[in-house]
Amino acid sequence: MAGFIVAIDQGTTSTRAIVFDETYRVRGVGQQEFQQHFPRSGWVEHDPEEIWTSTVQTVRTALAEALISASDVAAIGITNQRETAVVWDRDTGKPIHNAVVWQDRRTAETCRRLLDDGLEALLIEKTGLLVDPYFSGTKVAWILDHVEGARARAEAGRLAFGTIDSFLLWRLTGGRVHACDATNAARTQLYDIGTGAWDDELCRLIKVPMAVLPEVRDCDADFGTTDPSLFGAAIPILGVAGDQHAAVIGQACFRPGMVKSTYGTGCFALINTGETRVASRSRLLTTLAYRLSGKTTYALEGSIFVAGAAVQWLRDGLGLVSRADETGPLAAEADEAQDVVMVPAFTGLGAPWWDPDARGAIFGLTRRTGPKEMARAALEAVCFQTHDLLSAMNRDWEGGEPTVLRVDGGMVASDWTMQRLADLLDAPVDRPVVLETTALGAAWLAGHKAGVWPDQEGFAGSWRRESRFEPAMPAVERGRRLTLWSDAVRRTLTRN
Ligand SMILES: Nc1ncnc2c1ncn2[C@@H]1O[C@H](COP(=O)(O)OP(=O)(O)O)[C@@H](O)[C@H]1O
Ligand SMILES: O=P(O)(O)OC[C@H](O)CO
Repeated sequence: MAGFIVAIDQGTTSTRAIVFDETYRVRGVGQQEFQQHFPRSGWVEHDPEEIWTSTVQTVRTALAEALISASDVAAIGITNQRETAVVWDRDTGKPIHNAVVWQDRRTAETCRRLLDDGLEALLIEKTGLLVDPYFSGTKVAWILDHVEGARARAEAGRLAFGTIDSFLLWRLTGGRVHACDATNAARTQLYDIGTGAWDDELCRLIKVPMAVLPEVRDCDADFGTTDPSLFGAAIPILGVAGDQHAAVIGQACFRPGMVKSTYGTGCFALINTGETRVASRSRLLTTLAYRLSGKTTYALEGSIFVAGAAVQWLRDGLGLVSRADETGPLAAEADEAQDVVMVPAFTGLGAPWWDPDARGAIFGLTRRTGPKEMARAALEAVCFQTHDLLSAMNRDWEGGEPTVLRVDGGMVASDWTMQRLADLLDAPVDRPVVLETTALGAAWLAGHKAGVWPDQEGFAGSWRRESRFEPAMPAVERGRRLTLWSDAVRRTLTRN
């Protein structure tokens, strides 16, 4: 029976493949972490071959765990870490450089030049994005300028660029499809979110030849079929969305004003603004929520570069814990009298500060500070940053204050963090039953297109809450902590 849907969730730290049945139940999971490369301060790279191998292996594992074969799968949906740029040779399919990851700051100087040339307003107007190394365009230009002969080969049409969705589509279809979806295109700074097309002026300014660009399709388009040699049968690929957009779908945030926040390596909060393209006054990004059957739904987004990455640093960098889930219980035992505040600007600060040169700082250390206070500071930093994002969103969005935040991603497994989040936001936080929301969103795109899953309304009706965290912190304490945080950020910024 071909009623199963496979979601491929290619994240920053791991690749997951999940088999869902017709009732959205998870029947099989494959997951593999892969290596993070930090060649210099502020640089982050991935090996695209490792991403590819982990994708094939996790799909095979998920199928085996679900006790099904490829011919039982109605469709695949792909979701991915966004902005990360890969350039490959169209003839060999081989990448010409490691993937330059979204967190990578190597193009900060290029961005400064774009700002000095007075191009910020034009770039915001067309793309909805601010000028920052976060986005793919300047990363692609960097690769073309630093790999010998690459620019000439790109101009001659011999190289292809893609965000991770695009690279996986190319490989999965055996080099037959060079495409991406509109949400991924919207994160390159080369794509006009008003016209819904690549923009030649942007490509000229950022120095990316249009010959390298993929074709842009709807999130629920036909993206071809997998090469039968990979999984034993050809499987249609019927859905693609950047991971944060897939999470908007998976959280069923289909109505304007609904907000979700995803806590993985970074944290990304998106509010659905419907057909209205809201221009931010608070340095948030205007982006697509999704594009379904030719119809664009917009969103405002706040992006934080370090969320779970701070937990990973406690584990792998400092060795304070051996597992991520030890941080919450540790934080719960921290000395309340110590005001230790961490600004985890390991790779600069994102929204609403946009300071690529800032680096992390810890304030309030004393001789009594230990692992407990450090764990609390790392987890609390994520909550403080979400507070800043949602405050900015409330200023920008005139459709009324969102009352509840829907959360997902690896970090929301931590009850302590979710309670502290509700406390600092002074608003309830809802954690859904299905925590694999991103994968579920990609699966819905594919499942609906394949005719196996219901429409938006039917799907939204199946969203279930697992827990609600209600705010409980006294207002005075909340205010005091928020002041400590804003003071710490002010002292960390390089652009005061
Ligand atoms: N119980 C936990 N408490 C705190 N952080 C956690 C917990 N479980 C996972 N994490 C963090 O969540 C992140 C993984 O989330 P995930 O959504 O898989 O991220 P990504 O898609 O970016 O790879 C890691 O950075 C990890 O440190
Ligand atoms: O891999 P995640 O879940 O941290 O998400 C990465 C984002 O898409 C980057 O913009």
